Amino acid sequence: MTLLDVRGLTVTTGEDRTLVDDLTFAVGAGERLGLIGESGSGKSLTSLAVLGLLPPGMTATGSVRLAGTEVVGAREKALTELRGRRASVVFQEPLTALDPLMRVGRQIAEPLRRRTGLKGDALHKAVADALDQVRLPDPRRIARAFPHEISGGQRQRVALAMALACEPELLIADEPTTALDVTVQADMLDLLDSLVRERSMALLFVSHDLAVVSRITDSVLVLRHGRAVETGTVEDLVHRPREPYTAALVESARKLESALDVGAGG
Ligand SMILES: Nc1ncnc2c1ncn2[C@@H]1O[C@H](COP(=O)(O)OP(=O)(O)OP(=O)(O)O)[C@@H](O)[C@H]1O
Repeated sequence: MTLLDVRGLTVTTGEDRTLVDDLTFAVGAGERLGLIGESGSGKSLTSLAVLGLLPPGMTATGSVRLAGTEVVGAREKALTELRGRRASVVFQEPLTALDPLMRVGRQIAEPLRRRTGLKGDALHKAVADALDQVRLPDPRRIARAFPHEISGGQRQRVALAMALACEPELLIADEPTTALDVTVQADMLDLLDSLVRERSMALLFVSHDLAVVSRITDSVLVLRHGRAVETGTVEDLVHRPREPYTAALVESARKLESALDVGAGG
């Protein structure tokens, strides 16, 4: 059974604007797919629709099967059971996932407690371990901090620890590195890469940046105006793009890279 099977997914607004248009793709257990496209191409709405988290007023049609369960049209109770255990998400801005008024440790403890039933000291230790796994130094200090008392990169790691707490089979990462400094970005990508590998998780990685996507995924789906333009392995897309739009994306990523090379050389 395919872990995530999306067929004919279409997202429309109340005013009948089509924002995601007849999208079909699949992610098998342990596979990594990148969703790439420029701003407004429908990447985030696609990843939200996968978890039944579309904003009010938007409607999804078509089919999204997550571990065999239909998400489109599902009741909230069924969705709650899927979220966390089957799939969870890390967003670009970790503050959307974190409660500003709650210490970090408590926020991670909650999903951990639900999954494991741990309490007291054992739960404290599990929280520290979860923070340690996302390579946060001094996990006990971080656990006592409020979100505003730690850095953006640290917050993103906390959000990742929360997303991993229920040991999901699929991790959806929506521009998880875009808001970070470049060096912190590279560390975060390395971390994601090794955590996904260690846990044999599947990954749906959403980004506008082909260079970033090609570092972490095996295949890519290119979106434009809510439609699939092209899909293929990273290798094929980069070296043998079939569509002019994909070729333009590759070209602009190359220009950026070579500008960096020139900068580094000079
Ligand atoms: N809540 C909303 N109400 C109305 N339109 C929306 C809403 N959210 C997104 N849209 C529109 O849907 C389209 C797709 O948005 P989406 O956020 O999925 O794009 P994206 O590819 O993720 O872009 P970005 O990289 O900028 O996040 C855009 O035209 C956007 O303006």
